[in-house]
Amino acid sequence: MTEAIRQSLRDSKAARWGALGIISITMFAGYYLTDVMSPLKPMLESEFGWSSTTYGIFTSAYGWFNVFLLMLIFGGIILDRMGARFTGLMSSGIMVVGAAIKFWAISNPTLITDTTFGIHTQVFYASIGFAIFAIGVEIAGITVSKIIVKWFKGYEMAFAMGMQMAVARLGTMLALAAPVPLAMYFSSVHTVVENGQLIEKMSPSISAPIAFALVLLVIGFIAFFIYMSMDKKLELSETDPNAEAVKPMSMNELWSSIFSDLRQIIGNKGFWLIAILCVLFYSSVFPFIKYAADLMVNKYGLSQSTAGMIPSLLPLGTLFLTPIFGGIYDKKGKGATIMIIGAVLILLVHTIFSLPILNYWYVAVVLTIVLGIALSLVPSAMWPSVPKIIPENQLGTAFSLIFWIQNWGLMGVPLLIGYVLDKSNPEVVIAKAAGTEIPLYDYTNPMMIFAGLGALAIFVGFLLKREDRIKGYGLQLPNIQK
Ligand SMILES: N[C@@H](Cc1c[nH]cn1)C(=O)NCC(=O)O
Repeated sequence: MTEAIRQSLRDSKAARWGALGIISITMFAGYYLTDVMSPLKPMLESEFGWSSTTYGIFTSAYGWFNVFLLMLIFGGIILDRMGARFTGLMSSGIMVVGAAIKFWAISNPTLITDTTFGIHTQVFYASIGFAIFAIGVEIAGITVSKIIVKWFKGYEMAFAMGMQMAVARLGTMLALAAPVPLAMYFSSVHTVVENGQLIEKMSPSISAPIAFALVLLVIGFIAFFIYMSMDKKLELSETDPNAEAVKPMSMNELWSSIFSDLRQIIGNKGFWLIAILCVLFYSSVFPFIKYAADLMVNKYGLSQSTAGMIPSLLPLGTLFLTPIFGGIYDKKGKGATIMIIGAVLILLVHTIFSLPILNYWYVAVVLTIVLGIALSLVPSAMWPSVPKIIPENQLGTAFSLIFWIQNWGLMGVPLLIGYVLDKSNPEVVIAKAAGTEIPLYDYTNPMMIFAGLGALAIFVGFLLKREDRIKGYGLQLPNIQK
């Protein structure tokens, strides 16, 4: 069979989009669990007595194992050596285990009164579960990116990445809109003592939205099994029957190839600029999502039950826009410019959020929609740009290093915001301790931190554009090869 007439399974549009559809289910479930606690922040405070700092600790757990135990980097190395089938199955299994631990902690009221390592035992175990889950969802993220490159290189790659992200963002949207109604629907009546009297109180079921996440994650795990058979078929269709079998590596060769990959990647300036832009940009969006519902209650006067609705508009816009911007990048190029425009929008939105004026819900709606545009622009150009800077056989490692750097921000920024929120609002902390009526949080300082991250992202975006001009990565060029 000659090179010219050999057909790969990826040449079939139905096959590559079918594969994408299946792996998107896994990511949808993962993104739902990632943000499911955001709209529940006020409930966690009123039902379990969490503070903003406690919530910040729990949220920062996302990065604990990925950052300190280097789990993400190991994930990338495993992906480049063991392949997408093994790594995808492993990561979706880890997601299920982490979510199960988190569910157990949140649904176990006996944990509320104790402390472990100086923190609330419930928070401790919920955080451990979330940290384990985060290993899975992050490694699944890089696996899916590499799978898309494998199926779509030379085709509509940015559009495909945008479509996968759109489905994942549906998970984020559901996570912002559904938890409070779900928790209220599964409310139950408890007898509690208040002011020396026994009273019956309706308590929302905070664990119900997490149970739902667990079901979704098990479905995602099963979906990955289905993908595995497609991946096998793809490889078979691309295997040259006349090619010699690849000799397995010795342990020494394996380690030296890992270190040589790492050396080449971290010696690449373009890699660093993308990674820094990534941590700055995502730290001003994902940690913001964790506080967005609470911001709506405290700044815009929304009720707890409706507060998640406005933030859920953020991923809604991205569903359509990420594939559209990805399509523009595929056909017209301008990847670096697209990322800079996204960073400018971040700065604009967070600056307006930080102003102690314009506290009208419709202003929050407009700002959230603009933030959604930014969250469409940057990822649609950022992820398809990585294969232009890094060769395919090092992509798993490169994506994992970028996500590892990003995870420092996803871990540190929510913790910082929770701390700054408590420090800037001592009257709230005092009222909670005294059991008196809790005043509203002032979100000015946290929002200025998010705006500052946006400003830095613009600067790094320009540096990346300059580096692209010097090195000729082709970030401003179209992805589709005519
Ligand atoms: N590393 C992930 C982080 C994340 C947060 N929520 C779910 N995943 C990431 O950056 N993914 C790319 C994206 O744009 O969602």
